[in-house]
Amino acid sequence: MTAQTTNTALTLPSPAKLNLFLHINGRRTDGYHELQTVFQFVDYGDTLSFHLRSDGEFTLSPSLPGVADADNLIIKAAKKLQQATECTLGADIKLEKRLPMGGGIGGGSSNAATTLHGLNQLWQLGLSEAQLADIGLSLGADVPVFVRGKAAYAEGVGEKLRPVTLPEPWYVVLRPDCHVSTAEVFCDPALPRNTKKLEKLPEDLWQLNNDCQKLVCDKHPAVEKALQWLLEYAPARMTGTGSCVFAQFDSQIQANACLAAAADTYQGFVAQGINSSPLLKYLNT
Ligand SMILES: C[C@@](CO)(OP(=O)(O)O)[C@H](O)COP(=O)(O)OP(=O)(O)OC[C@H]1O[C@@H](n2ccc(N)nc2=O)[C@H](O)[C@@H]1O
Ligand SMILES: Nc1ncnc2c1ncn2[C@@H]1O[C@H](COP(=O)(O)OP(=O)(O)O)[C@@H](O)[C@H]1O
Repeated sequence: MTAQTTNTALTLPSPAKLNLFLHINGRRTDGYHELQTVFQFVDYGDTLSFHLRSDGEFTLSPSLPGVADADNLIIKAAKKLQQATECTLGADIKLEKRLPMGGGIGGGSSNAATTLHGLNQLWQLGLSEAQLADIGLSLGADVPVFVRGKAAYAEGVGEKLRPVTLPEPWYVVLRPDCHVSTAEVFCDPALPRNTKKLEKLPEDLWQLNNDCQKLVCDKHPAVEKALQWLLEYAPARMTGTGSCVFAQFDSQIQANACLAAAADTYQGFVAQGINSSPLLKYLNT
């Protein structure tokens, strides 16, 4: 991922995340779920470029298929920040989309976080990371971890974050040919919602589960099939509410060999797990 900065333009990375495990511990009265998860970033993602406008307007190019610009988390984040700070500036925003959408790898949330950081810098607002994370949370439960940019043990709805230092292995991430809606998974009566809260993270996160995985696999055979395919190679699991599944490898060579074998059947990518988001590297903080 490359990035560049001038006073009127800025290019920043927008990485994906994986949920190394995901426990659902209960449901709050507002319908949101209490969860425990570990987020790790991968060195693969989208790129966003921001060009300053003085008229307070926003453009996004290209638009995402099936997502009206007004519903795009990039534009929503830009408008939220503009309103919160009463800023009169705007931006032309370019998006290079590489991340599959709706796959549980957080592309939309990551785009929102990169937009908050990018415009904070371009407009010289001087908001703190904590202020940006607060604005981010109003856009989605996953946005704060991308704003903070540190691999984290998360609780609450995903916003109570404790940085963790994890091994940085290689992953193969496969995108089964189906769409899984996060809201639908959380509305399903069959979702297990009472996993006992962990007091302490175990050393080996593969001992833990993704509580959404069985439900999603039962409803979407394509997810089950991709998972079983990966399990022939390495420990594998679903990320978030799916549909993407990932397997862990010690080396890039092993991961590439697995992806090459998958290429006829699945779309996917190889990436390294990283504890610090590439976004942080390019910010003047
Ligand atoms: C559960 C995770 C794990 O990473 O799933 P993925 O989206 O990554 O698959 C995320 O926290 C999702 O975060 P995000 O995708 O930002 O969720 P939001 O837009 O805030 O919420 C989407 C819908 O999911 C449900 N939701 C989300 C988070 C949560 N802790 N409890 C919930 O019940 C709500 O019903 C909400 O309507
Ligand atoms: N910039 C964006 N990138 C991806 N999806 C977006 C974006 N803005 C809005 N969306 C909407 O959010 C949904 C979830 O997107 P995404 O964050 O990629 O998945 P997930 O939450 O499963 O990780 C998409 O299906 C799409 O309708």
